[in-house]
Amino acid sequence: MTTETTSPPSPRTRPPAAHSREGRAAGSSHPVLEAIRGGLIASAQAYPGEPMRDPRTMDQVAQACVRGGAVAIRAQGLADLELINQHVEVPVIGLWKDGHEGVFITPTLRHAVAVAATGCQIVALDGTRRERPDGLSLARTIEGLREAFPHVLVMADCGSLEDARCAQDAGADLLGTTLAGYTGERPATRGPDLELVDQVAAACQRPLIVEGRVHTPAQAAAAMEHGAWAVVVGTAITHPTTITSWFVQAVAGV
Ligand SMILES: CC(=O)N[C@H](C=O)[C@@H](O)[C@H](O)[C@H](O)COP(=O)(O)O
Repeated sequence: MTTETTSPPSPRTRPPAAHSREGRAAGSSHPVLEAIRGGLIASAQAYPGEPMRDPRTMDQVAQACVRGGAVAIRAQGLADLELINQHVEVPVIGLWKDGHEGVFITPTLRHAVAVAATGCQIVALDGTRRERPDGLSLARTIEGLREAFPHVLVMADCGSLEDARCAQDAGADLLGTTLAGYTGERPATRGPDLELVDQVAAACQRPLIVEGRVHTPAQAAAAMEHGAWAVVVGTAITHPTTITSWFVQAVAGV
């Protein structure tokens, strides 16, 4: 029998920030990796021109997600990250989207350093094999970020198995399926790209974050069964415009 409770789950303790003096441990023993293992990460992002595109709003959304049990928050933009890092006790995966085509997720070393400076424990960046706007390789970008912030972890947002392999070789700490279906190498599957999840889980040795089109709890559970270290859900938790449209279409279809 299940009992309902009105008290929210208690947030997990926030591990050391990227720029803290606490050391960067190897592999899965890293406290940040352990903190997110087996958990749900909520991505709180609003897009340019949208009503919720306000750092205070995204900060509130992030805090609400932590109350619901999110083990980490993924968020974008320096202003949002500054606020969220002040107010949540879980790790923050930070990124800076610049543009919306090609390489736009934390596209350069400059962007990555700025994201880390907001206090994020994990910096997410484009982890594809495409040329980066500053001409640096992914390996050099990760190296440069670590020169500035030795303890930051790097999540490589990948679009294919070959991206994931190369990102691992380049030094990424976590591999994400974030860009599967967005780079032309993989089809945009209806739910998460579980075939890619299987491939990366079998071929790579870094924690695999399943992200992208996880729209239902069942899909999140499937991602875990296929080998995810953690699952990121964005739209289905934090984007009311899209969620509303799903219901509108369902009602209209009756
Ligand atoms: C491709 C791209 O730009 N993805 C972005 C990455 O940060 C976000 O727009 C997504 O919302 C996020 O990946 C979560 O995915 P979903 O919203 O599908 O749960």
